[in-house]
Amino acid sequence: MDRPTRTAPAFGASWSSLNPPLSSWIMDVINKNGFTKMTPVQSGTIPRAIKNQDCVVEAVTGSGKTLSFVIPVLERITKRDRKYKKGELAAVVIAPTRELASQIHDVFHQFLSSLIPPEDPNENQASSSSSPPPSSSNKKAPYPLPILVTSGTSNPYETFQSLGSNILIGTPGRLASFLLSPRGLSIVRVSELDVLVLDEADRLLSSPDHRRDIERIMKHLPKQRRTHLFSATMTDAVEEIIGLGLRNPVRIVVNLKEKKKGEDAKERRTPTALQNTYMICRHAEKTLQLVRILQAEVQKAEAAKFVVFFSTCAAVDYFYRILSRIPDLSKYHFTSLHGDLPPRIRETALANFINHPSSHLSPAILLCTDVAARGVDFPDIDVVIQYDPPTDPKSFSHRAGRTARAGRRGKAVVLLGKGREEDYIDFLNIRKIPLTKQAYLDSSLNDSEEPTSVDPEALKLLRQIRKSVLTDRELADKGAKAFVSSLRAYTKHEASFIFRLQDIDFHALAISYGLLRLPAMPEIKDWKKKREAYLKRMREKKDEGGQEEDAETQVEKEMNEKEWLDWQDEEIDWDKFSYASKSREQSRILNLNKKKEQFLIKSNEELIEIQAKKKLKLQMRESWSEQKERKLKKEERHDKIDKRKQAQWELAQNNGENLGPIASLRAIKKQKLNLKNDDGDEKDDKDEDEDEGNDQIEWKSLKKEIKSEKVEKRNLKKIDKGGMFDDLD
Ligand SMILES: Nc1ncnc2c1ncn2[C@@H]1O[C@H](COP(=O)(O)OP(=O)(O)OP(=O)(O)O)[C@@H](O)[C@H]1O
Repeated sequence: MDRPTRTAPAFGASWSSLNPPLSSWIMDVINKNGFTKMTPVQSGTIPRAIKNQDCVVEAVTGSGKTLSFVIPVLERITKRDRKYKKGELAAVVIAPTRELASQIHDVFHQFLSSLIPPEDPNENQASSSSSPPPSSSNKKAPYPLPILVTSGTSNPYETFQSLGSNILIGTPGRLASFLLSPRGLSIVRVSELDVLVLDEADRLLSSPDHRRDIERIMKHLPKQRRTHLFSATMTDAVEEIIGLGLRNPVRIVVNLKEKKKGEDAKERRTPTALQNTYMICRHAEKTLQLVRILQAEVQKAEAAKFVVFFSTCAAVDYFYRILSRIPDLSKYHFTSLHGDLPPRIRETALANFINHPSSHLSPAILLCTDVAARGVDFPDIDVVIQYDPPTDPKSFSHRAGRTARAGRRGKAVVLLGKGREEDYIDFLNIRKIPLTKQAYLDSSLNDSEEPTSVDPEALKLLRQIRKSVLTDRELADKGAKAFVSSLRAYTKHEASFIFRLQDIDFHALAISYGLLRLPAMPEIKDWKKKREAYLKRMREKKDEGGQEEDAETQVEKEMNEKEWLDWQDEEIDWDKFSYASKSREQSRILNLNKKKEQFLIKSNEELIEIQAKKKLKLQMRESWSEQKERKLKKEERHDKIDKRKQAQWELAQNNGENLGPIASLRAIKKQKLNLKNDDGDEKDDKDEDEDEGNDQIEWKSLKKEIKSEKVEKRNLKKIDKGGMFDDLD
């Protein structure tokens, strides 16, 4: 692969073909960026969104969707007859992550700041904010800059007031609190709002928390507005769109067709400039292959920038520390990005990675979770590697789409475990995401056949990683946490018939993680027992004699297929294995001594009792599968109760009776609705239809509302436990 260049992107019409033409100050910024033509999604969306049409837009990653809504928003609000006053909201843009929101904010900022005249101490800027936006020939009056509201935004109300912003960009939770808190309600005027944009709409709507926040925001905003939804994977969310307050939306789908010699043209959901590949290897060889891909791409294709996706924050954190210590990767510059990092650090990490002057002599690698999967416009990414396939298959094309943007070429590789995981290739193909094979890389970084038994270099790498881990006990803790969290994520795969925990060889995976010992998990214990039983059966079969040789080969074959490797815990004295951090080590020693003292002063009977209690506790620990079964049964029970309650409620409705909190909540809602209508809130035919539909689904939404409040309360309690999974907001 050559270094990506801007090759033959599928560009649409020229900007000057737009009728009415864009404002000259907007064209100035477009020209400054060197965007000579519109992309197809831009030529399809901009003219419609500027007029009075709601748009639902689906186009592949990196096709220029951001400008497809930024330009219409700016055109509409700056060309309006009555100019927006300071602090009067004109447009709200919602995005699922703070990284994406911040990027959209930067684009708006770039346009609007182009209007700010150079510093002139004699000018009175305060009086100019409500003046009409200037043309490029008269850049005297700046139009208020947009404001970003996400986690980590400090003093948003003060910034909002001082800037006098008309455009608000943020993540759903923060925007909802910003707009709906008593202070927000008194400061931010929304009655004149013109446009609402949901970027990565399918992601926003598939998360119950985000959806709830968005619905709250939508209810607060005036109905007479334009609403636009954007995503690269919109089809999956079509049903979600219904009832969201869009008015006769126009659906804009930018299709890509790929035609191979002798075949009919096929539709695909990923950019044509993307070389989308998979690599099959054993779980024990995953890290080895990751290291080799990083080396091979630099060596063969002079690749300089990589993004590597893992399924959990803990895995990113661990591999960030481990990979940077592997001698073969000493010239690589690593950055980590995940939702457990504080907002400021996330911001700096992203900026550092983007601005890193990478070359094939000093390549830059971003290790991240799905926090960077959607929308983030990394410039010049050569290769995307998915160490773990995403738990949500919709994320796959978004992750791969961090490369091959705006017509540049790029490559993506997903690592798939030998065996059942290979079914993922067909699974994606059906979803119009075709993958081609990337061969296994041998020790000389050449393409080769997959080895018939585990690559011996995997064990060499295990020893190398262990050597690093032995320098600091904290690395061993992080490794165990990463391993456990990744296994838990594995059980959360939506394609659960492909990604099954029972197919994983824990020893093999532990080799890839460079663990010193296997963590104490009920799942691993069960697995070990089953493994022992299986081995025993195989040995017995072998001992039954007759065709001893055949039986032996059979055992070996099966062992090989199952990747059952000899695993040995690292032989170390765990009491003496220390933390590099002095304070941590001190407290560990303190705790250790305390435990030893307690142990010494206890009588024999007491010790026996303690051990018995411990044993009982261990026996009571459930595996995830048992927990899952219990949860399913509970859900079934709740469903039954719900159905009964719904039937009672419907009966009471018919009889005009009152029925507890749900019925009262419904009455309050109805009352609010009537009050609004009495205020002269005009409703068109479509709204009437929606109300009728809403009546039917009201039972469900009331129930959901009550449930989500309960869940929220429960989550608040859980928050301080520090989740291993990503907090995307
Ligand atoms: N008309 C254009 N000509 C050339 N480059 C463009 C044009 N419009 C946008 N770009 C560039 O293309 C890149 C991708 O744009 P953008 O981030 O809007 O893609 P997207 O479709 O939103 O992708 P994703 O689905 O991943 O969010 C950006 O770097 C942007 O500056």
